Amino acid sequence: MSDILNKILSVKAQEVASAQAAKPLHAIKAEAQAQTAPRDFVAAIRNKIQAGKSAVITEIKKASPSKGLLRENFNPAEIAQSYAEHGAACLSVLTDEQFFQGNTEYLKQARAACNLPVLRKDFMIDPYQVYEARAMGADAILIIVSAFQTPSPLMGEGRGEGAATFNLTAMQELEQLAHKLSMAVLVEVHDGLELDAALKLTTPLIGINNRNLRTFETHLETTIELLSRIPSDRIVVTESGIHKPEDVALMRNHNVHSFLVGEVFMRAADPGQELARLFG
Ligand SMILES: O=P(O)(O)OC[C@@H](O)[C@@H](O)c1c[nH]c2ccccc12
Repeated sequence: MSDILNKILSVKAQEVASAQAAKPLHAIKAEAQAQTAPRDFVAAIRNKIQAGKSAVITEIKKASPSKGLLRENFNPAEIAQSYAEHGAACLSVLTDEQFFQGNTEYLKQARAACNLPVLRKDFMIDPYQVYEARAMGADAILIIVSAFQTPSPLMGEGRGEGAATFNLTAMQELEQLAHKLSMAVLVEVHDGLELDAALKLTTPLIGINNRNLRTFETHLETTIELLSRIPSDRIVVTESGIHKPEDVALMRNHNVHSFLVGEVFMRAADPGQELARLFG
């Protein structure tokens, strides 16, 4: 139970409880419904791909549990503008405070500074957070399948083939609510069992995280290995560990044209210029 993801999830459950105590569900619902219509996250990705380009979801992330502080001079509005100028398809903004030094305000600032659709990057476990996402202006949410693993009574901590099951009903509830609020859903997987569960959702956006959220080890082969199992009507988004033009070429040679990239951009003096350099 001591892996990083489990730690994050237990803190998250407490955060949701206290957020809901401070602002009840009916109040956050009203805020979500008062927002103007979301920007079309899926269309932004499709348009880039149809134009023969890479569709890059550029991330705004101040720190991470594995790497610590990534960027000293952290100005979300400036970063968002720079990404938009240099051809990003969408933004991803971390809102988790405890582990990623994210903030709701960062998402609002970034979104106000450009016209790109914005993903709320957080650990979604409860419908309350979906309303919260829309209330802060988000256009898309992330559903991380491994966060919905139900512990098998037959297994210890590890996970062998066939051992894991996932709370599909809970994932579907979040997806349906996001869609009801006109937001897109990026569903994230790291292995074949998670992929089987993800494919039971209806969203076209399948993220393959090259990083294991339990150990934080990152291997680009994770994407390549799962590709053949994904039907052609879904859009594969390769996530994490993309650092070099060769990494981009590897993915594009395997017909993967959508990317979620954070760290290399955060470490660059000008994140947008780094985007142009990496994908140019
Ligand atoms: O910084 P990187 O290695 O380019 O990765 C970006 C993104 O994929 C990563 O931040 C991420 C992917 N899935 C997540 C889930 C939670 C938090 C973070 C993530």
